Amino acid sequence: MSGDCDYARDLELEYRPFSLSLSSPLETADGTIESRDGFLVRILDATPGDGDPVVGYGEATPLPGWTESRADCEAALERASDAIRTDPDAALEAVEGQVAARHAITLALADLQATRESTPMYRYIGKGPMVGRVPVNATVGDGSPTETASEAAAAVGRGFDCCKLKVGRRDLETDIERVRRTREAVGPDVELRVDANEAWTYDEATTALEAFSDLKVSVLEQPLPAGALEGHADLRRRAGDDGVAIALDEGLLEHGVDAICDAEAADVLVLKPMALGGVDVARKVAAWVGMLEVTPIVTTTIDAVVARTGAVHLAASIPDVPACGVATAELLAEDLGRDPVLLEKGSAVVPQAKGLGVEGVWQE
Ligand SMILES: O=C(O)CCC(=O)C1=CC=C[C@@H](O)[C@@H]1C(=O)O
Ligand SMILES: [Mg+2]
Repeated sequence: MSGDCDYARDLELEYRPFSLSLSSPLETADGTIESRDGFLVRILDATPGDGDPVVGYGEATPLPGWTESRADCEAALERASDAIRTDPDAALEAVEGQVAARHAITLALADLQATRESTPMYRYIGKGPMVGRVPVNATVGDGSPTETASEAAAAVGRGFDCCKLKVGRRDLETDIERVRRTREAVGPDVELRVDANEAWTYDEATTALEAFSDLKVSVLEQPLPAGALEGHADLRRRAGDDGVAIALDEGLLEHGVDAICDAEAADVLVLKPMALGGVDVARKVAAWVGMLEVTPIVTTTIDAVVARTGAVHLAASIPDVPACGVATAELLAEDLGRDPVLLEKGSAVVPQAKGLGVEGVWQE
């Protein structure tokens, strides 16, 4: 992202740690997420003769299994804070391979530059038209069939018309029962998606696929382990053109776009900017897979307000993006500052202020 900008400037990078609890732990087949521990980053541009300093915000929120460790992330940010004094490209080199740290730095640089250009971030990264809203899904963790159905119904009551249910933590019959009870509770018009986080064998996944097809599930995300490219391709063929769409999430990180498209292993790819190394990387992947007729969906890694808002801007830069998993603020008990993204009738209202539109997160 730095290549787009004139950065022969006087830049300073600072970072500080944060820890935010979830309002209740998010139970997935892959483990339980109880809190989000990361780093808030700011880059100040105080080039002499340029008026008031301009600031850009970034966030590095590592997630075990998805990104580098917290310690590696911190070490990378420290290297970047030294390197940026010489040149922003040197700062990017300093975080190479550390996806959460790279996410933070590229986001802060993009926020800075979009702010300088008085452009909302999504128009700065996508160069596209004005977008008012992006559709979003509610995220429903593991729970009993009754809990799952009532949580999904409550989300629909708050305006969501798409719910993604976490599965794969219980036995398959119970998961199918959870989806069946949820379908009964929310009615036929609400979109239901299911995310198994790699939990199933091929036989379990085919049984699930049949049941979910009857229950009008739209998307089955990562049913098999990430390595199982051929298995996912077989599931896609079984589901057929009008059946349940197969989405890869962990599989994208393991294989990359080309291998997935060559194997015809996915209808949908889940883009997590934090795990991919930045909004800029995710935006390139979205443009690329869109041309290959694979649908991109943006989700967060249950991030704080800075990264989450970046994900909303990314979604807004993707034409006709389907519902995205960026409505994850409600999973947090606390945040770094005011949320500039309002949720209204199943959509996120995209901030139209310059840059990210995030303010008040760096209290002195
Ligand atoms: O996509 C969503 O609705 C929210 C994000 C989400 O589900 C996830 C975030 C972080 C880790 C994972 O457990 C999970 C996912 O696999 O998509
Ligand atoms: Mg997933």
